[in-house]
Amino acid sequence: MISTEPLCRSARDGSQAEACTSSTLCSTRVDHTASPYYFEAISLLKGTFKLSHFRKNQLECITATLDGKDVFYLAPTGGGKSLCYQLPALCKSGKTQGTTFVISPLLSLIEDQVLALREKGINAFRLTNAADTDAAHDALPRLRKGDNVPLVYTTPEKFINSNIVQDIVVHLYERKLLARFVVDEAHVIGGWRSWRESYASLGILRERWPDIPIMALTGSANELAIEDIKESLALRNPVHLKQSFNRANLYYEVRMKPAQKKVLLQEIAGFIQSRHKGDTGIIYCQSRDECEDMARRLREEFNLSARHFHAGMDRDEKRVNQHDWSKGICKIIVATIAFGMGIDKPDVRFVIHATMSKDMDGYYQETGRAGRDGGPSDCLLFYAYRDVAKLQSMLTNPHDSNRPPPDEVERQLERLSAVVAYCSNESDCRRVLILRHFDEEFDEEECHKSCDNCCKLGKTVKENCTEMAQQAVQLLSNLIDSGRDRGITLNMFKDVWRGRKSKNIAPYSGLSGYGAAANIDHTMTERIVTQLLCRQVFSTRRTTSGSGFGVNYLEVCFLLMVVAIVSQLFWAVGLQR
Ligand SMILES: Nc1ncnc2c1ncn2[C@@H]1O[C@H](COP(=O)(O)OP(=O)(O)OP(=O)(O)O)[C@@H](O)[C@H]1O
Repeated sequence: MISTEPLCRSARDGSQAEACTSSTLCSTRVDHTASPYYFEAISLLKGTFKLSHFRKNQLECITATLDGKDVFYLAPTGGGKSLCYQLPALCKSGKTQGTTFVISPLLSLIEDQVLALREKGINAFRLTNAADTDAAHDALPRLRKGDNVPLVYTTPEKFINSNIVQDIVVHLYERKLLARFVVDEAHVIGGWRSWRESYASLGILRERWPDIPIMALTGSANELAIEDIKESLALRNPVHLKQSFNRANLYYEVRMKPAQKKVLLQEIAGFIQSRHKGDTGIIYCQSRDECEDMARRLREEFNLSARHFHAGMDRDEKRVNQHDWSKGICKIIVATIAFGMGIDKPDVRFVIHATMSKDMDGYYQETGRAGRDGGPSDCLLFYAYRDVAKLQSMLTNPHDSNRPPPDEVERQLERLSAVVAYCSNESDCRRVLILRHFDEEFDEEECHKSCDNCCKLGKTVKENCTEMAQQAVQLLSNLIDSGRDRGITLNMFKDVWRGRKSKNIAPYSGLSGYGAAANIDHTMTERIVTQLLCRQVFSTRRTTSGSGFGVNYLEVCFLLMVVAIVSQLFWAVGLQR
C-alpha cells in the first residue's frame, strides 16, 4: 500500500539562523562587538558577503582567529562555517597577516568555493592536482612575489606531498605572510580509510609552523572524535565553539521498507508527488546499480525529473548531473553517499534514504543537506533489517581484500548498531536520539511534533520484555541445537516463535518454544529481535546457498552472558500505547 499521509508540520519554521541561535552549548560570554576587529568584520560581512548579520558563534570564531588563537568550531551542516575563515582572510586588522591556507578534502568543494569567492571579487586560488586553469597557474608567481592572495585552497594530499606547496608555505612563513591554517571537514582526521591518510599527517602544521594559528572546522563529531582532532592537530588552548546540532526545520521520519522493490519505488514516488511536487531532493541508495535503476524508473514510470550520481560515473557525466541538479534543471538526484559533501544547495526540500546510513554521523550529514535555507524539509528513511544484514556482511566479508583491521570492523559494526537502534525505536523523539549521538541533551518538548515518533498519538509506556527476550534466546539456541537444518534465517526464526503453520516450519512444531510468541503483538516481537541483534546477543552469518544466493543465518552470541544482559536491558523497551 502506498502511504502518503501528511506529515506533522506544527513547528517547522524558522531560518537556519534561528535554528542556530536557539541553543549554543559553549561560547564565552564576551561582548565581541567591542573587539578591535568588529568594525572591519561587520563592514566585510555587509559589503563583500552581502549578509546582514552574523549567525551565532561566527563573530566569536572570527575574533578568535584574528586574535591569533587556535579555534575548534563545530557547527551543523549548513551552519555557515566557511564565512568564519573567508571573512578573516580579508581582514587587515588581525594579529597575523597574509594568506589563509585552507585544507579541504574534496576537489568539487574546493572548486565551488573558489568560484564563489572569485564571483565576489576575492582573489582565491586552489593548489590541487586538478588545478590546471589559468587562475591556478597565476597563483604560484603571485604567492612567491608576496602579492595579496588572501585565500589558497588545497587538499591534504597535495599539502603533504607537494614540495612546491610546502616551499610556498615556507616562503610565506619566512616573510610573515602566512595568516592561518584552516582544516575543513576535520572529522575526516579520525577516519580509518588510507585515502585520507594525509589528513592524519596534518600534525606537521604545528610542528613546522608552530606560531601560525590553526582553525579546525567540522559539522560532525562526538566528544571522542573532537579530542582526536584537537590532539592530531596539536591545537593550543583552542577557543572551542560548539553550535547546537538541532535542525529545527527538518522533519524526521522512519518507515519500514517494503520487501518488494516495486512497492518501495511506488511509495517514494507517491511521497514526492503528494508532498514535494516540483521540489528539489536527494534520494540515497546503497549501490550504483540501484541509483541508476531508481532514477530511470522514477523518470519513465512516474514522470519525475530524476538523474543518478555515483563514484563509478565518468567525470563529465558526474559534472553534468550535479550541475543540472544544482541549477534546478533536474529536480531529484538519486545517489550513493559519494554525492553531497560540499553541496551548498539551499532549497533541498527532501532527503530520502532508500537504504539506511552506515552510521549516525553519516545520517546526520546526509539529512543535513535538506533545508539549508531554513525552510521546512523532510527527511524520510526506509528501514529493513535485511539492509542491516547486508551492511554487516559487507563489513565482515572475509574475501574482501580492502577489509579494515578487526578493531575497525568492530567499531563500524557498533556504529551500524546505533543506526539500527535509531531506526527501530518507535517511541522516543528522533531529535533526542540524534542529538544524544553528539552528546547534546535535548528536551523532547522542543521537538514540537517534528518527528514521526513525537507525532504519534498516545503515550509511551516502558514494558519489561525480559521474559520474552530470554524466551527468544532459548528458542534460537534450541533451533540451532536441533541441527535439522544448515541454518536458521531471521524469517524462519520469527515464524517458529510465532508458531506459524507452514510446510517450512512444520518440522519445528514439536520444539520447546515453538509458538511461544503466538499471542504477542508482531511489532513487539520485531522489536525484541532487533534489540537482540543490536546488542549482539544475536548475530548473522552470511553464507552462499547451493543456488548461489547469499543467505544470512542467525547465531546466538555470548550465551553465558545472555541472561545477565537481557535481564538488565530489556526493561527499557518503550512502546506507544
Ligand atoms: N551570517 C549569515 N547569514 C546568512 N546566511 C549565511 C550566513 N553565514 C553563512 N550563510 C549561508 O549559509 C549557507 C551555508 O554556509 P556554509 O557553506 O559555510 O555552511 P557549512 O557550515 O560550511 O556547511 P557544510 O559543512 O555542509 O559545508 C551558505 O549558503 C551561506 O551563504
